[in-house]
Amino acid sequence: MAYKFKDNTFITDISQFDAKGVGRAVIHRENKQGKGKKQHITIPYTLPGERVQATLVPPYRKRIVKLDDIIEAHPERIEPACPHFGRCGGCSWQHISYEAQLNEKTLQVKQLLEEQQFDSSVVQPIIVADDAWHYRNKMEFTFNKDGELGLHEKDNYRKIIPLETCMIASPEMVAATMEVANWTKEHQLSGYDKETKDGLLRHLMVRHSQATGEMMLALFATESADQYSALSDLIQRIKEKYPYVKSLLWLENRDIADKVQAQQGQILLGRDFIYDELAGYRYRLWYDTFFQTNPVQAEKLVELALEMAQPKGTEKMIDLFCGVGTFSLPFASRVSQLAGIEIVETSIESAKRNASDNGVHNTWFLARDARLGLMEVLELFENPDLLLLDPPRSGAGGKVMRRIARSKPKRIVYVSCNPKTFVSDIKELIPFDYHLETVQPVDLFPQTYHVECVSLLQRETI
Ligand SMILES: C[S@@+](CC[C@H](N)C(=O)[O-])C[C@H]1O[C@@H](n2cnc3c(N)ncnc32)[C@H](O)[C@@H]1O
Repeated sequence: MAYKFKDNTFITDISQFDAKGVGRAVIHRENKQGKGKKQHITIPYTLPGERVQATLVPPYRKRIVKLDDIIEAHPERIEPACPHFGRCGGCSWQHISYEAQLNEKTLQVKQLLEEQQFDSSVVQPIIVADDAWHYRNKMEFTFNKDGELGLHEKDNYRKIIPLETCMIASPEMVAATMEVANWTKEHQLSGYDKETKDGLLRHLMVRHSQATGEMMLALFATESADQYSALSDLIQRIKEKYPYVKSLLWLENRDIADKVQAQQGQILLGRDFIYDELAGYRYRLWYDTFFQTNPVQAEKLVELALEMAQPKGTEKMIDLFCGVGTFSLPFASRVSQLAGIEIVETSIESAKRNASDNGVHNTWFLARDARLGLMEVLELFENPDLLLLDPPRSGAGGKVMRRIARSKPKRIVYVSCNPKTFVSDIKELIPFDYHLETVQPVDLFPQTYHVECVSLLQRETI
């Protein structure tokens, strides 16, 4: 139901979530000629079933809406725990009880499958996170031009909110981050100004392995460390108070692009990597290594994938979009041969090193685009028995999915971080006689709308 409104302020009912977990509504506006016009809008921090007052803010063509008041609240609405909620760009579901977040994620997967005529009864109840807070093992904070360390403001990439806490990072990560923030302030070091391109400090990356306890602190700056005597104070403070920091890095980024990247750097303390563990395997993580950001839950993904694939030790297997080998290594010891394909060369280098560090010798890793890599591996393997794919949010795409289908693996395990692209990808398999056996949602990212799924597809004919 929609209401007529006076000026740009209106009262409306939220009908559903959009794909990013933001409440949707329909309003009626009048154009200059007094003609009624229906408009679809989204209102941040609202839930389906709520009645709210909101205001359209200029520029109106962008349909940006500010929530003024909640007239009828959803029973599962709760007080957000973090002081940065609403301003910080992360954790946009903190106002929803954890129970309701879980229900909503399962529902979202079921609805997307039903929309494409899949049987949604194959969707299992979501696997809950062991800890709905403090789960992230990596955070990237940004310095503002005054040298304050913080997080990007929601919808305003140029504005940095000075950090008080971060409730999805570990307390150790927050403590070490605050130490760096205080050190910067005390030594009056400048932050990088994105407008004038002046200033020293750009980003702080923090990685923390809960399995090994090791932490990395990487400072990204526009100049070399040599001329900054303040660094000896930082090194001393970290040594004394944070013995678990095994890697303190100074990385130079002189590029105009405001990415967390470096052209060169130096080790201030310890080594240039930290150790992490996942599913019984040890990984070396450099500052630029992609690694699952919630390893406790990611371990469950690996267990599920193994359970669904049921390897017997004789299979030829492909791990498509393999990254540093998170799935490849646990699978390799349970199949005959495994080929991993991944586009990022440094990840493939890591995957090779991780395999040899862990005594895994039946893997072959290839740095290629998925489609080309598949062609190469298929020449060698002919038909693989097993294929696992874990593509980025954009999915694998029709061409890759059809190529997979034509290679006829008996079982396909699809690990997905985006149910929308997952559904459109698996639709491609149906004409090739594949059947969707089971879909297991897993909560990897509590307090956000994101949902991960591990699914099994089986070929009906031999
Ligand atoms: C969701 S991650 C999964 C990584 C790995 N399975 C893991 O668990 O660590 C997706 C991976 O796909 C890789 N990727 C993205 N586009 C690709 C492409 N066109 N071809 C091959 N790999 C690609 C990314 O670099 C990334 O490592």
